[in-house]
Amino acid sequence: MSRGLEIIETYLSRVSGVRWTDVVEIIIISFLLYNILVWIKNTRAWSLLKGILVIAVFILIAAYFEMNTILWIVQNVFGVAVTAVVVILQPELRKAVEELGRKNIVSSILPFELGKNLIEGRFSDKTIHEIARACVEMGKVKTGALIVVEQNDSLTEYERTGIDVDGIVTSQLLINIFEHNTPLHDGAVIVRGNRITSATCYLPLSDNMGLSKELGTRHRAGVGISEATDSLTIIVSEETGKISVAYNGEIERNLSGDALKEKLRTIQNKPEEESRKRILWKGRSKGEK
Ligand SMILES: Nc1ncnc2c1ncn2[C@@H]1O[C@H](COP(=O)(O)OP(=O)(O)OP(=O)(O)O)[C@@H](O)[C@H]1O
Repeated sequence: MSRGLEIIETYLSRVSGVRWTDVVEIIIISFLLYNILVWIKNTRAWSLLKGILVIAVFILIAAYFEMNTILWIVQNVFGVAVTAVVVILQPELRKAVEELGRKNIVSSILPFELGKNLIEGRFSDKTIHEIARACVEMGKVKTGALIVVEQNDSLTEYERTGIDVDGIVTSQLLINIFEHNTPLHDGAVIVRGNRITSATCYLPLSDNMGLSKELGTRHRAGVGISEATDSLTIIVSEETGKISVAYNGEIERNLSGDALKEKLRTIQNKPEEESRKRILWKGRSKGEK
């Protein structure tokens, strides 16, 4: 191993004087920078960053035209401004640090955990079963429901409009949330993986003129979020009890429980039987060691 590193280092230093630790450093910094940018994009920091860029352009113009009073003010305000940014973003920063603490980075790197995730796909069969069961039950008694299932596009900005739930998806929990005249029944529930992350979320309404006039705001909100993101949304009508699914800006109406399960399976991203076996085998042989 060390011989290999020596060879790489000699080669790199011969080429440009770069050590292998410099390469590792670049990789670490790129990783951190990427994660910070993703965090900025998913939080209020994004609008703040755009605001800061506008101010920066204004300061550059002031510097170019030597507007000394403005530059003097900027110089004196800079320290306060940094503190103000930290104060403004305090909830987001706190959440980010808490998430870092909650995430088991080591276990996500371990092949066993990776295998578990791949076997289950984006969410488990149990989650599919629970969602379908809840929707069928709610349909029978005409309880309106709006459930958004996250895929690759983050739903964090919509989550923020609701109330944190963070509970495992079960039909009982879903039915309870959408029960009439309860504090969480209004708005949408967001599902990430096997967990309900939040309830009472506000979704963007679709302005698609082609949607049937008999569809109200619940259905329009379901279609709206499917236009804005790659999520799949399930809508149970309070009027008719019928189940609909919105995906890719289109709505499919009057689905049975089985048809709904099939729709959810298409976004589950479960590996083929062959790779399943390979993962299971890998996990077992690791355990046997
Ligand atoms: N933008 C939105 N984001 C999330 N939920 C919404 C939004 N707009 C409406 N809703 C939900 O839809 C409910 C109103 O549904 P409305 O009767 O207007 O729709 P609908 O499509 O006719 O559905 P239903 O067939 O159930 O009556 C609200 O009480 C609220 O829970």
